[in-house]
Amino acid sequence: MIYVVMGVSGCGKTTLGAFLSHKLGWPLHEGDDFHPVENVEKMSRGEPLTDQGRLPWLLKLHDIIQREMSSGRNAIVVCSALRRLYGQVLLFGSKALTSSEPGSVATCSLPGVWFLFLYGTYDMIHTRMVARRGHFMQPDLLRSQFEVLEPPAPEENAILLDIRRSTDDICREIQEHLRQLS
Ligand SMILES: Nc1ncnc2c1ncn2[C@@H]1O[C@H](COP(=O)(O)OP(=O)(O)O)[C@@H](O)[C@H]1O
Ligand SMILES: O=C(O)[C@H](O)[C@@H](O)[C@H](O)[C@H](O)COP(=O)(O)O
Repeated sequence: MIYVVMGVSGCGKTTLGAFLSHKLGWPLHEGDDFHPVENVEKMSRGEPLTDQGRLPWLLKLHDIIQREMSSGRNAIVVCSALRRLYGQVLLFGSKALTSSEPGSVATCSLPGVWFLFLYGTYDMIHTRMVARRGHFMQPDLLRSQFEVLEPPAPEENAILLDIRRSTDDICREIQEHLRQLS
């Protein structure tokens, strides 16, 4: 089983990913650690990434998911996966790019991979980003993150999680999800 923790910058992906990894004893792959240096520099300057800039990063994370799945391991992957297409690249790699018509992304899910979508309002997330220290991501970029975001629907193997709840509470819901699957 792979859980992909997703949502806009500042929604709590890293926090929940680390917490879940500790609770479940599953390895954590933090998306921020796999950005090419140019991407980090760009975001630090307050410039949003483009599809082109995100693609190599998403393909790296796809390789990790593939590797974990083929070795039969459980894992947690943290990745904003803002657009439907990005989620498809995480699941299917470059095949997702050739199989979709521009502007219309057919979504397919992959058994064993679940998206944990953290959602909340712009104001709540912006406040948390401003309070967060030592992170390269500029709070001003949050507007563009919301513009790009395509929230997943539950039928896309997504669990929708309200970030007004505590991390502990959100984690309990995921553990309940795991229990129901087994
Ligand atoms: N459930 C929560 N309740 C309150 N604050 C939270 C919660 N989850 C995360 N935070 C705080 O919000 C900020 C952004 O969280 P972070 O995990 O860095 O988000 P992301 O990885 O999505 O950018 C951090 O300062 C973190 O401590
Ligand atoms: O534009 C994107 O696709 C995302 O912003 C992605 O690049 C990631 O979310 C950043 O690394 C910011 O880091 P946080 O999400 O941890 O704030």
